[in-house]
Amino acid sequence: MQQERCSSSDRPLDPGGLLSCDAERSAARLGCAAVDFPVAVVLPAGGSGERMGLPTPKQFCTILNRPLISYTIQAFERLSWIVTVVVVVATENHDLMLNIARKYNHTKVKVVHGGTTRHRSIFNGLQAFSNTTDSLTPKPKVVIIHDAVRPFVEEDLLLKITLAAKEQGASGAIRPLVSTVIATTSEGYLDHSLERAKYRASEMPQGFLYDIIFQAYQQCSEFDFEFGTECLHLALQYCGTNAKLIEGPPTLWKVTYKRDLAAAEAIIKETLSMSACIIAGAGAEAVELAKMLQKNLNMMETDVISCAKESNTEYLSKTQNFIHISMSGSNFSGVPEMVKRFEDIGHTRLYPLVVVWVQLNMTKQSVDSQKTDELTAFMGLASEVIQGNVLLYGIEINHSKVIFLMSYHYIC
Ligand SMILES: Nc1ccn([C@@H]2O[C@H](COP(=O)(O)OP(=O)(O)OP(=O)(O)O)[C@@H](O)[C@H]2O)c(=O)n1
Ligand SMILES: O=P(O)(O)OC[C@@H](O)[C@@H](O)[C@@H](O)CO
Repeated sequence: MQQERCSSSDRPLDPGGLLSCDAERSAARLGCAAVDFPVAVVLPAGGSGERMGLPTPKQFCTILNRPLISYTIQAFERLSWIVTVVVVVATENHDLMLNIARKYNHTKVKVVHGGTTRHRSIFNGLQAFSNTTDSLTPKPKVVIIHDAVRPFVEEDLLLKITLAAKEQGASGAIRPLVSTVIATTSEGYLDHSLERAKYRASEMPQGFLYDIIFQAYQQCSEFDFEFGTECLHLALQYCGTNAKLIEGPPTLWKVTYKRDLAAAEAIIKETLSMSACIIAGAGAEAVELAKMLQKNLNMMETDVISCAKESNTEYLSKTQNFIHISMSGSNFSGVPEMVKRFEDIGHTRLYPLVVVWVQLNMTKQSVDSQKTDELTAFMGLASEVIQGNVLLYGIEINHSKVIFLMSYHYIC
């Protein structure tokens, strides 16, 4: 069956590589072709998140039951041209980070211990690559440094930052200033204000030839380590390397305050709800309903695929929402098979999956007792799959009415 999908140009951000859309696919193709040298990542995650004001350091605060840092790691791990992700955490969070890496299958992650400041943590991360015989942390040509609390980073920007770092020695993402920057007197009065148009906010990701940034950190002063906040400055100050600046999207911001966590959750939820995969079972009516549904779900990016196993697997990792349309008489046996395929690709570890099972009943109404048996079986199935983070809903459409089969978690 011809795959049909809506335009993905107006798609919201794609945190952690949730969905692969056309733009992401072209970047992926470009990435694999353009990045023919080893690239690694250092994620400083050793802070305590004081400004967040929560007992848990913000990088470990959860969004949809998943730690914020896991979204950031996923945004890098999903890229085939990134070899290693070194996560720098406080010593007391070492085991927590290892557990997160295991639970969410972050296989490229290596955990090292941070320092008392961000620069010290970053330097510790960089040292994980120097003179190592460890196959997981081979020395990279380019290293990307990215705050672990910036979960929204897209492949095309990472590609630009990486290629610019390879060519120029250093590169960094920037954003226009929202507020004007002013200098104050020691008495707390205005000294002068900066011409906002001439300045930009320095964000992340930043990219460096590994040797350049490593040498810069080796020459750092204690003042730099204690009070510095800008890696690009170190490359310029100590290696004379002037970073190429690349403007990034508005979603590059760093999660710092509670409001940022709420905003991050809203973006992730929006992304999760913006796509669906409609699986049409056998039968002309099922295909017809699938196509009609796709036309009416116009705010989402939808794919209509046939029930053939090979095509489902290809699409299963693309989205979180599935609408399965089957003809009357076919019981729910397809649900466990579908959930098994989710598990096989490690899909349900990351986000709740929604499966709407639509049963087209073109035959006469089945007898009540049969209906009750079907409903009981469905509820049993729903209570089973919810253990694997799959939310199962059932809808039966027969020639006279639509029946919504309650789902397990509706009842609980
Ligand atoms: N000693 C430190 C301090 C910060 N970071 C990391 O650097 C990134 C950006 O720093 P920031 O937003 O300041 O994080 P915190 O220092 O945790 O926040 P706060 O200043 O509010 O305590 C974060 O991922 C943070 O975990 C780090 O690796 N080591
Ligand atoms: O200063 P903080 O530790 O809050 O955050 C670090 C940021 O300053 C840093 O990520 C960017 O400015 C880019 O260097």
